[in-house]
Amino acid sequence: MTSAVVTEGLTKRYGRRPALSDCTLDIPAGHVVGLVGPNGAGKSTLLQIVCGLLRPTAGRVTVLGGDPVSGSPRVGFVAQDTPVYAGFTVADHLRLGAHLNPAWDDALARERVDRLGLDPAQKAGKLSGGQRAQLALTVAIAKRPDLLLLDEPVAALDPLARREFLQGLMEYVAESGTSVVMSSHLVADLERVCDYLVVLVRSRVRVTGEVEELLATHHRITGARLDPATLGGGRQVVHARHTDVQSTLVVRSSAPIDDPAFTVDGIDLEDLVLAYMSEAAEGGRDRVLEKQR
Ligand SMILES: Nc1ncnc2c1ncn2[C@@H]1O[C@H](COP(=O)(O)OP(=O)(O)OP(=O)(O)O)[C@@H](O)[C@H]1O
Repeated sequence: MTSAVVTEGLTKRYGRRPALSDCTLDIPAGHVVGLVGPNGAGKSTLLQIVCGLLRPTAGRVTVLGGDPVSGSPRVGFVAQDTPVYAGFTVADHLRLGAHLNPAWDDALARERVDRLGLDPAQKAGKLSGGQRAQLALTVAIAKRPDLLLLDEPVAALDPLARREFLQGLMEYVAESGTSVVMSSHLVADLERVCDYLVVLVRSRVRVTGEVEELLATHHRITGARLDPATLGGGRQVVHARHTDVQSTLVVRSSAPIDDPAFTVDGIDLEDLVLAYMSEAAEGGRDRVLEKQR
């Protein structure tokens, strides 16, 4: 299977402070990838390196089989602050997109603008935050990119607009086969659309893989209080919580856990992500993941 993004020992430092540390990933093409982690984990840094806006301090990165290229027509990028040209109208943005991108799909762009109810004559600086995000996404997908990078694309959207945005994204991906890497704190949203997950915590990759496989191999086990180090059996303890008499562990194990000493339950994506992030959250320095339900 071809890869959309491959990194090897990718590292980015600002002075002595690491933003990404020794990040090794192989993200297969054709997936919708959720990039999750606490504030400051390195998600934007990774996306900016992949789209060629930032150069790494060390390590290697390959994007669609080559070096990252800033402004590549093959890569659509919507940055966290959904930059638009405030003095340009919506129609100007489409004209600019058409001018800069050889594979520009003008019919797709116009149809989206129409469906979203954006006035082509409206200056982008007068749009709401959510409308700006929709315009930025429209420009990114009308490029017909092979890889779409979205940095918290739904953060500014109301719940209905968020749902419509994700629905539109899924329809576009199903029709185009574009690979997508999307960062978000809203894991319930990611659960609806992503089939591949990357969790970054404090500049490092904590876990990565296909969502289905991750959910099948992570379990919550509850039983009499125990020392997680004694669990054994090839089971990796991701997170442990104890009362005086009881332990609740999130463990990774490819073999089924068939032990009468424990109650074993499956976990959802949000619980899985929180288990990997909990060390950071318990440190009290990071915003606790927003729970949407
Ligand atoms: N231009 C910069 N100069 C110095 N430090 C930076 C710069 N950009 C990012 N950092 C630092 O790099 C680390 C990673 O930041 P990054 O923006 O990649 O995190 P993030 O996971 O996207 O966070 P968030 O969820 O808050 O958007 C943070 O510690 C941040 O302070």
